[in-house]
Amino acid sequence: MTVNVEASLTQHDAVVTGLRDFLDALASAAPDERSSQRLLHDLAQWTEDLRQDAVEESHRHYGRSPTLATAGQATTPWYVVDEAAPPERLAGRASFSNFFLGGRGAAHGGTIPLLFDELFGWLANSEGMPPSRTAYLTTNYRSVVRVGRPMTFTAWTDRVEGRKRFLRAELRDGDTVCAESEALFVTLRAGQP
Ligand SMILES: CCCCC/C=C\C/C=C\C/C=C\C/C=C\CCCC(=O)SCCNC(=O)CCNC(=O)[C@H](O)C(C)(C)COP(=O)(O)OP(=O)(O)OC[C@H]1O[C@@H](n2cnc3c(N)ncnc32)[C@H](O)[C@@H]1OP(=O)(O)O
Repeated sequence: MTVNVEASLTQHDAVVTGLRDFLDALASAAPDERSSQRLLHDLAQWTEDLRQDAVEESHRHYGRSPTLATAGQATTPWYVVDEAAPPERLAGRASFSNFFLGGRGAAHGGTIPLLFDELFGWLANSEGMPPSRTAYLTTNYRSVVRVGRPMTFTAWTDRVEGRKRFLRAELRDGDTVCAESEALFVTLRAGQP
């Protein structure tokens, strides 16, 4: 089995990359009874081990990697930022693997706003900015997002009105706009979770 691990990754980053590859392999396969049993056994053992290592939020590694695409979230569609000018604009590449399949070769509709929320999160919470949260996020599905296709995205700040930051994004397959999104992020007040 080849696991797509880059030399520069920490052990934890490598685990998350391995998990992403695992989920994709699982979603792409039809394991027989014996393989499923073996998998269940191994998973149960690891689940038990990891439960013993549970720590509170601020001490966790998962989803907090500064070096990995998607900040180390294995269940966010893969993306990488090629042009970063936060809080104004981000552009980059994305791809929806088989794990994100809805049906008939198309990515599950819920996974597309997940990608947009992630991109907006980076734009609205870039270094030096006060933390903000999504108040709303709308997605227009213009054309099917095919799993396995190399996609590109652009996300940008449309306007800022006090605590309100209006953001927009596009996801493209070549010249075709597959999805567009518009969101409002609101800066948190002191004491808001
Ligand atoms: C996650 C961020 C935490 C901080 C992270 C910090 C650093 C991290 C660094 C990098 C992170 C990188 C990536 C992160 C990846 C993803 C992040 C995704 C972010 C999320 O995925 S986060 C989860 C989903 N999100 C929620 O869980 C929000 C639940 N919700 C609330 O927490 C409140 O609802 C809140 C705070 C939104 C507002 O509440 P509030 O009481 O502070 O403010 P208020 O209601 O007064 O609204 C003020 C003005 O916004 C207008 N307004 C409000 N809501 C509106 C709506 N829906 N439509 C139209 N207008 C709206 C009002 O009309 C008013 O407008 P006006 O001033 O003009 O009257």
